[in-house]
Amino acid sequence: MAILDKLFGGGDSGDTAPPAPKYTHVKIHPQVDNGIPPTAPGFAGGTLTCKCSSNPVKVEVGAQTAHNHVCGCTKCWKPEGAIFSQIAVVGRDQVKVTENGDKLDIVDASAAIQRHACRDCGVHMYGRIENTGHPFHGLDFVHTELSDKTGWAAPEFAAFVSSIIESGVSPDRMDEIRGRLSELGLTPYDCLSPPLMDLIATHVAKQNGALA
Ligand SMILES: N[C@@H](CCC(=O)N[C@@H](CSCO)C(=O)NCC(=O)O)C(=O)O
Ligand SMILES: [Zn+2]
Ligand SMILES: [Zn+2]
Repeated sequence: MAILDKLFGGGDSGDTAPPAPKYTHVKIHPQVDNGIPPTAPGFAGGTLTCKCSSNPVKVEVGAQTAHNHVCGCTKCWKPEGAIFSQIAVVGRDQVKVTENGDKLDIVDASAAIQRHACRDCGVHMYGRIENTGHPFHGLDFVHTELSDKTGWAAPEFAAFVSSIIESGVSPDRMDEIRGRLSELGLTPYDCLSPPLMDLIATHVAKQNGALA
């Protein structure tokens, strides 16, 4: 019996409950802290609205997003009090400013991702890559929490986790923060996820001739 237990896991058929989460007190982002809303099949986009109580900027996104993630970098817009942003990509041809676009300014024109932000409330409405040689050229970065619809693509991983220290988070908190991200199923990476890093490296290798 003991040897069988060792070989086959002691009769544990895999239906035991997962361990209780340990880090529920650690807040990441309002869209993930109380459970991640599921992606709706066939979801086809919606309208993003900035936080202004009058004359808000509106941006229509005409398709489901991809590669949604929480991002710890200092450049992505975060809602008040959050230590991560939540950000996804969508084809730039699917992004249209429909109202009050005159309130948009580019946060940093020298950044790879040019973030178009509302000058009154500070919310980033979309980030666009104008460099045609960039691996992600053609994709815009959007914060789908700015829409009141549910069904947007759920976040899949956590990017630039160590970068939260650059915004003032104590390095002593990193274990609990990475612990919470893992509990949520958002594997923490200190850059982008492996598939996205592979995509970037493949693009570079094709540009420099290392790959055909
Ligand atoms: N430690 C830096 C990292 C900033 C960074 O490289 N951010 C990434 C991810 S943003 C969305 O995932 C990036 O691609 N930035 C390009 C840009 O912002 O133009 C920091 O925290 O500032
Ligand atoms: Zn605004
Ligand atoms: Zn970021």
